[in-house]
Amino acid sequence: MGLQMLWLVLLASVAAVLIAAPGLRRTRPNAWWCFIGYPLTVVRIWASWRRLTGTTGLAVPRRPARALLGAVIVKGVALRPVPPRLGAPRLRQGGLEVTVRLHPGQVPDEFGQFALAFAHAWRMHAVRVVGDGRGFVRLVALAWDPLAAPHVPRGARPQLLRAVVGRREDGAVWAIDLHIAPHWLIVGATRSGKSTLIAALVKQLAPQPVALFGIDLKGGMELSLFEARLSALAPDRATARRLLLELMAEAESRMALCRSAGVRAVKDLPAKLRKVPIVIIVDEVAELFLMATRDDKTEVAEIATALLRIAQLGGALDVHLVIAGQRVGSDLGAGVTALRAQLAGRVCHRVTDPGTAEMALGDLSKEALEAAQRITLAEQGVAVTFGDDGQWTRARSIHVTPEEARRVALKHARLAPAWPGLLSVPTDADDEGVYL
Ligand SMILES: Nc1ncnc2c1ncn2[C@@H]1O[C@H](COP(=O)(O)OP(=O)(O)OP(=O)(O)O)[C@@H](O)[C@H]1O
Repeated sequence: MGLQMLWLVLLASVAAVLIAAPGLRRTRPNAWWCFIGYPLTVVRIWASWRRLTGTTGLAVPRRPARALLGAVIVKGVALRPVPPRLGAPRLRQGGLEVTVRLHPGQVPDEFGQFALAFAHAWRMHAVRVVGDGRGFVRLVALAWDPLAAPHVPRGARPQLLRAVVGRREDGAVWAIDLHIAPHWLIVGATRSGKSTLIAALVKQLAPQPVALFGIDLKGGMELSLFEARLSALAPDRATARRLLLELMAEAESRMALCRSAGVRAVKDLPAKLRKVPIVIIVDEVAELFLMATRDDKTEVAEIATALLRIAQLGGALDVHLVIAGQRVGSDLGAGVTALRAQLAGRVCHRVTDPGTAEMALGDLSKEALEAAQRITLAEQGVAVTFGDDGQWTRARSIHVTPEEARRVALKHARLAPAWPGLLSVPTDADDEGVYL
């Protein structure tokens, strides 16, 4: 009787879990994955491994395909080929990973071509093959599309000049790290998600001791959301020219300071001489380079020189550029191509003009360029970018609304260092916020 009761309770629990599972998956996907999805997938992986590696040819026969039988050579397909040894699947947020030991003669690429077969067999959204140790591959399986609704993980420790702006396709966070790539180029057609990405970037930089400058030649429409946190905002080309010349002078004075202190970078200066990092955000770069009259030509030349000089000097001097535009082609002039070469960080959203995608990714990876050209109209915020490992990946920024951007900027307005130049200076900057 006791045993029967136990069976009944067990069956009732299994039935309850099966009934509740779809609802739990919708409302609490992480909990569903931990308690239901992950154990089921582990069973599926173990149950399917032998067959899966057999049909894909990844299992290798222990015996050679020919053998000597008396005086006769016998050829054939060995029975029961041995699958590569599978480690224990480890739980990750929204997925799992498992290490596989390669048979002698196997390389990670052989597994890479069957990533889709693994994903189907295990009912996963995607499986990625990472060959990060000699003799092993790591299979990283994702339970759902991490780009569907990316968010910044709670409790992530903030680091100076590093902004977690979204998620990558492999489930890892997408970070714009100005220490690793000091300058960034962000391109994309209209409504592709550039401003949202900039908003995510500013949201992360706003609480940091960083001076933010905006150049927004759409009349300040986009960057004015953050005006409270900006040390200066240039809404037209004449003001942008003045600001860039001042910031170029600042970069040059930092260079002189480093030289006199005998160091190679601002970060190596003694604490009392150290300078606040500067991030200059340019929205719609094409407007800076357009020429209609002869006077424009001089202004454009000065702007192009200042941007290039800042880009060349800036990394070690903690003066960073984040340049965004819908159309960034070589037709804008030689200055743009020279500038592109200095912008190591690249982000390419959906583009309508092949020249712009080519400008952003063409010099780095043909596959990345093709992936960017496949981004559809519906995939707002999705972009192709490069990780710290130099590999390209698809990624999507978090969705920061204009109201949220304005709120964050106001909250951290006192951190905007006063800019002593010609441009608008936030009125409520107090001593605590002045770093320059
Ligand atoms: N990461 C995202 N997640 C969800 N929706 C997004 C995301 N990024 C952008 N969008 C949607 O796409 C719309 C357009 O985005 P955004 O204004 O950033 O594009 P844009 O490239 O800056 O356009 P424009 O060049 O015309 O200013 C936004 O209003 C938002 O609804």
